[in-house]
Amino acid sequence: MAQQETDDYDYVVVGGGTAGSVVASRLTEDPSVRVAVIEGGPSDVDRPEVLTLRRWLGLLGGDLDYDYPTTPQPRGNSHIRHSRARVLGGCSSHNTLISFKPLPSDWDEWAEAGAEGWDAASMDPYYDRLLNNIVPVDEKDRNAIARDFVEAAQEAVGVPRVEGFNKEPFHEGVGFFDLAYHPETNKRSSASVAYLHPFLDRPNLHLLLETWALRLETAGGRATGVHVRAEDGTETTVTAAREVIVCAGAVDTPRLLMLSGVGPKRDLEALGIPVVHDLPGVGENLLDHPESVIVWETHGPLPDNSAMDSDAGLFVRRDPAAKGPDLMFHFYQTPFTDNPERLGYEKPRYGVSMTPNIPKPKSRGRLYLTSADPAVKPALDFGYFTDEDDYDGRTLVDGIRIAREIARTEPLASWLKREVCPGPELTGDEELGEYARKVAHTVYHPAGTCRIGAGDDPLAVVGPDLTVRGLSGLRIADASVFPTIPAVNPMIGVFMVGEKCADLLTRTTPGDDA
Ligand SMILES: Cc1cc2nc3c(=O)[nH]c(=O)nc-3n(C[C@H](O)[C@H](O)[C@H](O)COP(=O)(O)OP(=O)(O)OC[C@H]3O[C@@H](n4cnc5c(N)ncnc54)[C@H](O)[C@@H]3O)c2cc1C
Repeated sequence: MAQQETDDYDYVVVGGGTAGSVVASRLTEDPSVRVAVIEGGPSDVDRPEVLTLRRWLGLLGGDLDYDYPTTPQPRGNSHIRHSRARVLGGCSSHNTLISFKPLPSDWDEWAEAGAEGWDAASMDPYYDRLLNNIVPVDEKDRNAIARDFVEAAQEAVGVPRVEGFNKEPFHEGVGFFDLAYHPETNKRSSASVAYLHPFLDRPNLHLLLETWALRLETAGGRATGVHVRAEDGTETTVTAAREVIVCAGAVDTPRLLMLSGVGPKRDLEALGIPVVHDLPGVGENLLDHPESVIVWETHGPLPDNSAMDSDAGLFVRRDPAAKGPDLMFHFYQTPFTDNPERLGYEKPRYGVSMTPNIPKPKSRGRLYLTSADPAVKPALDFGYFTDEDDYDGRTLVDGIRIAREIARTEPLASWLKREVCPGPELTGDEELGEYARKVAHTVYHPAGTCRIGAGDDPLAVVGPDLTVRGLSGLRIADASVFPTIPAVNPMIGVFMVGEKCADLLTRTTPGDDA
């Protein structure tokens, strides 16, 4: 296999995904700074199946999806597959682009966890910098049944109607989401569309597509580059004169670190991976937002207009002492029975779903390697529903009950013919809990596996400046650095991590006295 050294770059960004696109775009604003982006997937330019938001579901499980399984989940659903996009823009190129600025309580929780400088007041300006077109679901995309869900939820739960969830912090409310899209064409305003497409002609921005980072190169405790394999099998070392920034996401960032010998010493030794730096927190603190599902058959077909078939949602605060919402729902204009079907439920021809979701789950998991072979997928043990007092499971049961109240309320009630799953005969806490956990799915929010923390936190992987502890020339910027998961959908938080990382890098650029 051919081996060669490439030109020197100032920065090498691993992963042209959500955060990586932001970092690369911002760094190359300075024409004297040379940046290489190592991206495992192809370009999304001129690919309507990627760029059209409403086609998102068609991408899951296909050739642009790394498709990670989970380990068996004794108290949950062992069949969950975690989609991770293999394309420029990363998961922002195949997700639903629901856009929530994390709530002030989410950022303040980070600061309390040791992420100094990541409190709400410090993070706010990064939201204002975002280049994405973030707009409420357009009037023409507001389906009649989703409108009636919003009205019924207001009435049944007594929460306010919200128009523009990002206008001000909220504890509860129902309404249409803000999305990062262009309503006139349904085109994504993904990380690649907003941060890379307008700048592809920058001579200092070098995208290495269909190129896989096999390991980080280090010398004397400093990251010097990235060893990569191109589509044709050629192996190369891409060197970084200043820094390597790993933006491979919450699954592939800890995976790459561990394959490079950076991680829990004992685990690495057991797999025969030479230890470069013992960092026990790599892969720990695996977080997600699990949700369950309740499905109704409708009397007939629904109107077809929509932005992406899950355009509205509800936030509830059951515990008045909670700092933010403690129960969330997506409303799907489709019968989402993939998981219930495994338990014997049928899929109605026409239907809708409500999906109770846990904004602040208490269960924690762990990601680890089972082999030193970089081709072997890592093990993802989310530990779903393993928290001691079953807070997570109980939250879903509360959610099913609230969803039923909404379904009984007009103007939604008259659309619905019958509850298909779990079915009206299931009413007890225990049986609802069992159902809710067994059909639980993910909304694909893995995070936390290389968390930010203070210097005395033994499981912190990066410090508040995103540098990897104990090594120099190496930072991480993606969903893996989240110390805790925001109560809302996390993508905008990831964009803001990218913006803050770029800011930290440019502020420390030699010769820049900002
Ligand atoms: C189906 C789906 C729907 C979602 N919906 C929403 C939503 O509506 N709203 C919301 O807030 N969040 C949503 N999310 C979550 C959100 O998209 C993610 O949290 C976020 O995009 C993660 O960004 P990231 O930068 O951490 O990783 P990614 O965007 O996944 O970027 C990682 C990039 O690194 C590349 N890569 C990985 N390993 C390597 C390697 N070794 N070598 C080279 N390249 C590599 C990948 O190809 C990818 O491009 C959804 C996620 C999915 C999958």
